[in-house]
Amino acid sequence: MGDEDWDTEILKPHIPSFVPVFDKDTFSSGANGDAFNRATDSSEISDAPTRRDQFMRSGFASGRSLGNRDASDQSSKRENLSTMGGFGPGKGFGNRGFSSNKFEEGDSSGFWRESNDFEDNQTRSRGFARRGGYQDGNDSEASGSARRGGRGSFRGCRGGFGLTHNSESEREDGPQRPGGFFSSRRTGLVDPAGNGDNFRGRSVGGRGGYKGFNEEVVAGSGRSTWKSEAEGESGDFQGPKVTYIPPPPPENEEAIFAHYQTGINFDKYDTILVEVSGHDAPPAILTFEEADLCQTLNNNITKAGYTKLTPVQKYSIPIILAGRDLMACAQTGSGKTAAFLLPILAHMMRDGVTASRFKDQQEPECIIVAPTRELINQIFLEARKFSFGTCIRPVVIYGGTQLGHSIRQIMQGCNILCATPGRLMDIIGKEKIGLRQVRYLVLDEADRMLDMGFGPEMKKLISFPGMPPKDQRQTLMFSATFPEEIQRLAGEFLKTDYLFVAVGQVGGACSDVQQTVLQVGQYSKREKLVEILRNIGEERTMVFVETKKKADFIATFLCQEKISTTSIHGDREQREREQALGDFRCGKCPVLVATSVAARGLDIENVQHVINFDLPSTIDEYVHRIGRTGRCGNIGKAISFFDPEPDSHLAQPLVKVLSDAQQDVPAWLEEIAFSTYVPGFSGGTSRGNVFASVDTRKSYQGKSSMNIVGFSSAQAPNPVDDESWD
Ligand SMILES: Nc1ncnc2c1ncn2[C@@H]1O[C@H](COP(=O)(O)OP(=O)(O)OP(=O)(O)O)[C@@H](O)[C@H]1O
Repeated sequence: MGDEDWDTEILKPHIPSFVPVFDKDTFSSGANGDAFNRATDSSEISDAPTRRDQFMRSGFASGRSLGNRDASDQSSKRENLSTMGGFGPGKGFGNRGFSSNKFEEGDSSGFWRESNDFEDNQTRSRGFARRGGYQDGNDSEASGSARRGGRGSFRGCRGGFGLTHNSESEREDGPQRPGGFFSSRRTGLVDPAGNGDNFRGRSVGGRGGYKGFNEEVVAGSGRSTWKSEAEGESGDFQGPKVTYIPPPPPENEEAIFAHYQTGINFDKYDTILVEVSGHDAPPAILTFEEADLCQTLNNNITKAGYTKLTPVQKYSIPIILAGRDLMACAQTGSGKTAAFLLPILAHMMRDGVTASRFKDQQEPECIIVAPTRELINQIFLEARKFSFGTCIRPVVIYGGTQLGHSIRQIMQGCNILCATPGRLMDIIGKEKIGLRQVRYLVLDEADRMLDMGFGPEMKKLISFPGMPPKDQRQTLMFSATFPEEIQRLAGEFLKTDYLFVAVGQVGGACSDVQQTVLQVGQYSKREKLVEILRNIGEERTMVFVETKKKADFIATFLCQEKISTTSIHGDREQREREQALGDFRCGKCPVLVATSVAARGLDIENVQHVINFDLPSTIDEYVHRIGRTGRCGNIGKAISFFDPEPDSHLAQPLVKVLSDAQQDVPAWLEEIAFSTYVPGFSGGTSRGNVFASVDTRKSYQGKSSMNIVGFSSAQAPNPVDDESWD
């Protein structure tokens, strides 16, 4: 559900929405008579066979015959979770979270009812903001600075979410902030209640917000909302300065090389089909020894616990070592980070790259960009691990931290610069780094880095004075998803003879994740969530929601239900984000409620469950989210709440993702997919987010101009030159 809907749901005089919906249809898997009956509606019957034929031919059906299906039977198979429990009358969060004049006790569904018929957007924003944050009762009193900041973080369970902007869905870090511009700025208003607080938007610290277990809330987020971080932190924007300095990374060897075990399915990677397309691809390697890396790198690989290459590593390492540009697509958690770091480090070692602090301007040989702060930090830690004992110095810089700190880190010597786009452009603009020596440009989560959010920033980067043109640098792109239109955009960054490696189905979900889709109406979601979490117990679980305010709200709600929960989203200060992640990683808070800011790349040990409380708007995002579990051969489980109203556009791609990953497809989901079937659909959503099954160049180039080879990664043959595309 988009943020817009969420606001509407809460704030508009929309009485029917508040009628408790407790019949079985709303939250059972497959029992939704509505969805099923739609297809048997007389008007649908006439064209049903044709459409069904098309649907089946399109490959989206899971293999069962729609005609023979017994919906209730199918649903009961999938529905093994009790619908008992949860909370009844009087336990509605609304009563506690919104007890002042705007909200009243919810109905028996636990949802809240609106008491005012109308309120303009500003008032709405303020209404949330002034309630400020929830602080768990175990926490010490919020700091004075928090209160000074007007964020309203106070002790007790008044709860709720203090975000001041509305109609803004969660976006990730970086330059797409314009989405929050107006909503945030207008909140620089005085509290009508006369308490003297300034109701400030995210950009000036007016976040309010939930305070998780033992989390410290500090004043002055200083995160620029409406400009890029670069602008915000370079002085144009008169918000509070960002003072957060992240803790230094661990120094001791044991911590640097700490890793989790590969799972029982690690060896199954060998059976995955790999396609390499493009001319003259070097042969894959089967072992680390074949990569012929230097001794220090080999030692580090051993200390990291790597004994065997994953498929994406088998193919990418020789390609990068051969100096070729690469676009690589492989399932989540399958080792893409090492696939680019190891060969880059090998080249740098070969070239005798060493860091020097005696320079006015640092000139990194490698720049790695990723869409979120936590992800780039994780990549940095991997780079630090593999470069251990060498003279190569990786540095990480990202928004939400003190700019001076980033500059100091760089000035101590920088060979591999790991950066989020906003901070990178800021530092480049300040001439703290020069781009002349860049030999490797890596876009991790490349489809995200090239989409409308970050694409313009990336274009600026490659056209920045001093940046070597594409034929004088190596450009490497990695992701688990590569929509066709993004592949086309990527051409601008890559040499024309780049190679494309596809491990398994491009855009496919990791097959080690057991996926379950439950049909749950919006008013039943919280109850279902609590029920599932109680069954799960202490196992680490990520709960994804669609908006920042909902993340706060659900985290608060779960804390009230005595489920240790923390949250991460773009409106939390960086310090809080890192603490939340730390608490989740170490198991102190086994539940992390997150927006899509945590959907990509994060590699957290032992995440056994992902719950999509809200489904994302695109199927690619779904694939990334559920990929937080089931990593590196381990098994994971993903449960998604499918609410037919906002999610029907996802039915088709969801059926495809499920069936491609050999998962059960609920009958009701097939039915919805069938009833919303779009002829010619190739696996994406109606919003233009389309799976690519292969390298998209095949659509544009003649058979003879491109080579492709498909094989299982264990065989690893040399690419066959005259293999045709089709
Ligand atoms: N060859 C290997 N042997 C053992 N462990 C490995 C190997 N390669 C990677 N790993 C580990 O697997 C985990 C997942 O790797 P990584 O984060 O690089 O996956 P990814 O493909 O980038 O995932 P995502 O698509 O979610 O970003 C990491 O903990 C990493 O250290």
